[in-house]
Amino acid sequence: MAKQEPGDFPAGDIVFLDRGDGNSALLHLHGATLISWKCHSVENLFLSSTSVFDNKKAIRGGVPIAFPNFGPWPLGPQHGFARIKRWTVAVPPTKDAHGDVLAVLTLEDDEETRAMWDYKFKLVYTLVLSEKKLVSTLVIHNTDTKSLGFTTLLHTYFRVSDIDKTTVEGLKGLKYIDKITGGKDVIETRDLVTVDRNYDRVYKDAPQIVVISSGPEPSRKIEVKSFNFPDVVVWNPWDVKAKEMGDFDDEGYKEMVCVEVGKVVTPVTLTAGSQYECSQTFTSML
Ligand SMILES: O=P(O)(O)OC[C@H]1O[C@H](O)[C@H](O)[C@@H](O)[C@@H]1O
Repeated sequence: MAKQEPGDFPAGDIVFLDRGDGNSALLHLHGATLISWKCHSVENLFLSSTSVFDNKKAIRGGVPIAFPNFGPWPLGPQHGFARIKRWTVAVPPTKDAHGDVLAVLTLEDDEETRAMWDYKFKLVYTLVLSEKKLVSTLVIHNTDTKSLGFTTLLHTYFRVSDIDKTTVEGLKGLKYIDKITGGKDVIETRDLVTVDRNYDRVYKDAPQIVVISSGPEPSRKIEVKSFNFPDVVVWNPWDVKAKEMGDFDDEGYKEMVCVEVGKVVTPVTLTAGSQYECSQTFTSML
């Protein structure tokens, strides 16, 4: 079983946002990785049952944060260090008058990050949970006296009932890079993108809204609305790659699709003292 309940972890390792009505979100401080988002008790995120929780390896599933680099990185680990650093709770889960819950986590440079990437920075990750909705906002502050450059992405693993019946809407007409086949940009011609093999595609200049619909029992239809994340990666390892990964369920590829909003094609340059805000909002449409 995937560990997606608060009781699966020491209390000091997690942040639990709970509306008390079946809408909840669970974050692990390792990487500030969101590992569960439930709407009316239905889990919407995929987490591998073989994910390792050793506070070292990246968590396999949920929403790992790629920063300051998406993809292979000559200066450090793939997808950067944010997903494997311990984040700090700046504001613990706090309920407002409507029952909505807010929490804020932060990550700042330290000796280890500066040894890889010699910049001072602060990341502020704010989650606001309401009924059938979760807003995740990442603000990247350059706290250094020099400019810095980065790419970033929220690597969301959506849980689906049946990958064969899953569609991603909103990508038609976009150019994408197919990282599996390489080569030139391809134009997406489908209204509804389906995944039937190892997919690793970077869609460029996507609209702000994409919708993931999964198969029945339970049916899910999740709208992802992004801000300042112009690119969308669609990834599924499929059978062979799933087996090759030690921390991925062999059959898990049938129950997930990664739809990852990011700023990855063109890096951001932040001058000293400036900041970049980006966000994704999940809304359950059912
Ligand atoms: O195994 P990870 O480092 O978590 O990366 C998992 C995947 O992340 C993204 O979707 C990339 O586009 C893929 O190329 C990569 O395989």
